Amino acid sequence: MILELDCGNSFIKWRVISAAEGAVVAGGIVDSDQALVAAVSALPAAPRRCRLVSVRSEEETAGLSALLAQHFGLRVVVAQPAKEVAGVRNGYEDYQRLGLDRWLAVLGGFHLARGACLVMDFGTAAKADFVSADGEHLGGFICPGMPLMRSQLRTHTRRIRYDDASAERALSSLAPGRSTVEAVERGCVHMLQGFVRSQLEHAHELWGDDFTVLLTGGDALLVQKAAPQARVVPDLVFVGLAMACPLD
Ligand SMILES: Nc1ncnc2c1ncn2[C@@H]1O[C@H](COP(=O)(O)OP(=O)(O)OP(=O)(O)O)[C@@H](O)[C@H]1O
Ligand SMILES: CC(C)(CO)[C@@H](O)C(=O)NCCC(=O)O
Ligand SMILES: [K+]
Repeated sequence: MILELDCGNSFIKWRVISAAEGAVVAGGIVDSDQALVAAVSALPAAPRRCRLVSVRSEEETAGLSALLAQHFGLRVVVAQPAKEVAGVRNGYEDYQRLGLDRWLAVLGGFHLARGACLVMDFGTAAKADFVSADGEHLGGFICPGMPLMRSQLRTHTRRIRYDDASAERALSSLAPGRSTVEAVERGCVHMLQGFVRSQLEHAHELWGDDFTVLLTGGDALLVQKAAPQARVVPDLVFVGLAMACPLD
């Protein structure tokens, strides 16, 4: 059993796959290292190996690796920046600066698309990355995602306040809002969908109709309507993680 972790800015996505077939046998989302330890402790069998990707600080990532070693005796393989993996060339001027979640989503995306692709990831941040048919990563864009847009509005205004349950209800439609919660939640989704449409336009300018669109991240479904041709691949970062960190 292999434990795989995607340590994002807000959540840790985890899953356990069987070493032989790669079948997913367990998984979840937690909001702290301690919650991860609890989730892994509750598994019927302890994983033997672990690979992870993190966009957190070196200290936080080392702390998590140490915790996994201490509790489960796991030796953790941590995804590292690279100039080239599996036929994809990192497009950043300084390859080490490209977020590893983006890099792995790009690797996974190119692997699945087998050609030019636009990879978009909707988490705490919204990200778009472009890879040409010959594996050249052309770069990408980073914007605030749904959680950040929402919290900026809440933080910097006096009269925008609502709870999570009404936020969820507000997204049953995208019609003009008739309450604050509807106006904000739907407005932010329209921002994300607009982001998606402009990325699609850019991809069309580059490649005509000859490209694949991949969507991932916790909020991918909120923008799906803006990219009807897209493949939604919730585990795209894990696809790239396996490519970047093969375990013998
Ligand atoms: N089951 C879920 N658990 C947690 N968040 C979820 C879930 N389903 C959807 N979401 C939404 O997904 C978003 C977070 O996405 P994700 O987990 O991909 O972000 P992240 O990894 O923390 O951030 P980033 O990828 O930008 O570093 C939040 O807006 C959250 O509301
Ligand atoms: C953009 C985020 C925060 C999204 O998780 C992450 O990919 C990151 O920390 N990137 C480093 C900056 C960059 O990619 O240019
Ligand atoms: K992520």
